[in-house]
Amino acid sequence: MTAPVLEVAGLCAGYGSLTAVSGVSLCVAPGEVVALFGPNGAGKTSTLLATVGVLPRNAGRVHWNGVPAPKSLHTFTRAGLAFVPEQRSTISSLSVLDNLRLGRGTVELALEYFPELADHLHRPAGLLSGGQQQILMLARALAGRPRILLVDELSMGLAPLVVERLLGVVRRAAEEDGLGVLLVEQQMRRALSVADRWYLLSHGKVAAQGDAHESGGAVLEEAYLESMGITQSVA
Ligand SMILES: Nc1ncnc2c1ncn2[C@@H]1O[C@H](COP(=O)(O)OP(=O)(O)OP(=O)(O)O)[C@@H](O)[C@H]1O
Repeated sequence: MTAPVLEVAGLCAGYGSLTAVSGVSLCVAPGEVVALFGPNGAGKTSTLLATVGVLPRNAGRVHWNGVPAPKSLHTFTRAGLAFVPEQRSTISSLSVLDNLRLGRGTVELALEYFPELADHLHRPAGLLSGGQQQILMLARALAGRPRILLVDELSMGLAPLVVERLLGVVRRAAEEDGLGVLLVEQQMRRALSVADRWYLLSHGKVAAQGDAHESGGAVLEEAYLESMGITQSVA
């Protein structure tokens, strides 16, 4: 197996006395799309935040290309990380063009990934629809040619076709540029269609993991229901 671009081992993090992430270990290889699933409150967002250095780690380690990852988001981003958080982080008063210019890559490359943004370059980002803003965020992230992309709930509130388009571009970037992707996603079937592997989080721990192409998602669905205390009746 190719050496991982991202390796998280025994990660623990939380908020005051609340433990949200409890010994999570996972890895992502170059060119691999890895999905992180789990019920609400399972610790998915907290795992991403602690991995990128936004949420302090109480224990565990994060390695990047075989060496300890930078501890702050800013330095990690300069080293080759792109993080697209759950909340849309466009600067709404700036134009789409200026939002793209704030990124680490060129506007031209951003438009190669998402040509549809060309029609909106001079509009304030705040006037874009939710889907268009997600496209802008992803375009800006990918244009920086990151080595690893962490994305939190890309599909939140978006039309199915937009979600497919976004996930399709992420898959292409993994295949063509060797980008490693860790994707938090509630839409399991859509995410499985572009993922190579998955992890299931439950109560801050990895409850199961598997190959995205195996068993059409049945193993994941069963583990997911089990993590919520629901057992499927056998017909
Ligand atoms: N800022 C915060 N302060 C205190 N507790 C928090 C904070 N953010 C999250 N938590 C708690 O940490 C736990 C994990 O939350 P987290 O957002 O990581 O879960 P999640 O799997 O991403 O959930 P969802 O799918 O609903 O977004 C939950 O119990 C949540 O209530």
